[in-house]
Amino acid sequence: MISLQDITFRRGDRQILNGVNLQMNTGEHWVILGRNGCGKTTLLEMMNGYEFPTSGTVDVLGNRYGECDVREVRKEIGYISQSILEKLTLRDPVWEVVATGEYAFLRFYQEIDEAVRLKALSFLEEVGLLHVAEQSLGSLSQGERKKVMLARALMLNPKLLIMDEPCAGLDLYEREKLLIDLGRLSERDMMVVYVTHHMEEIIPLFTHVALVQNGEIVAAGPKKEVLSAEWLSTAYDWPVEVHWADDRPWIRALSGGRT
Ligand SMILES: Nc1ncnc2c1ncn2[C@@H]1O[C@H](COP(=O)(O)OP(=O)(O)OP(=O)(O)O)[C@@H](O)[C@H]1O
Repeated sequence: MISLQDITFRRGDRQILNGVNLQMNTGEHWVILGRNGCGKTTLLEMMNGYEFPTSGTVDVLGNRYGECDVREVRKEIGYISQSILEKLTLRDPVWEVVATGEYAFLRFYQEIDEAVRLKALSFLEEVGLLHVAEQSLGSLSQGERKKVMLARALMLNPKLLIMDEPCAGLDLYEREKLLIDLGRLSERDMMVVYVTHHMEEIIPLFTHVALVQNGEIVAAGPKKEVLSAEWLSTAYDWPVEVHWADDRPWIRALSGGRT
């Protein structure tokens, strides 16, 4: 489904990614973890075809970037990120924001098909937001806006859903509500790739984890193998303990880390 082979990526003098190999297969859902600036978002942008590697190959959904029409591949990819949320228009009604997902537009400048409107409403119902369909996006809470992004991303029934810190800035209640919706994605024929800084967001949906450190993959594989105290302490440069509860990892940072 996604294969990154020998990826390097330079920006000016800086080596952002270095020798990245990552194979994500059908039936797996991945979380990418690592310290600030280690290259997680850059990896997501590569999977979306928004960035191209300096060397190496990127294959997504059977297409090799550089040898295919990336815009066509993107129709099969849902992307949820703060940068996309910021591009949406806050005064637009919520249902219309969701409906734009059908065409991968950011805004409508023409009449919207009734069938598309009904589809948008059904996705809003799925995420429990039908009651705010006519309100403006700007009137919603941060958590509700993230759910609108999810409904919008699902409009095209993507084969791949990429999420960059969707729970950032959410309180515990909003986070858990969003995670419940994300958990339901297991019923869909879709791969999820998810970046976060908070390991308790690794709900049972997720099967695999990749740990990134300074632009390199230090560990990648089934989550129970990768989310060990040893690997996490290495990737975060801080001693930690991992406790599993409700099939989710909970991390305790130990005193005595580097300052
Ligand atoms: N437009 C840019 N120009 C130059 N350097 C950049 C640019 N965008 C990102 N970088 C650098 O690339 C490195 C990787 O950035 P990236 O956003 O992929 O990290 P990240 O792991 O997602 O970080 P965070 O967890 O803080 O979001 C960082 O050191 C960052 O400073």
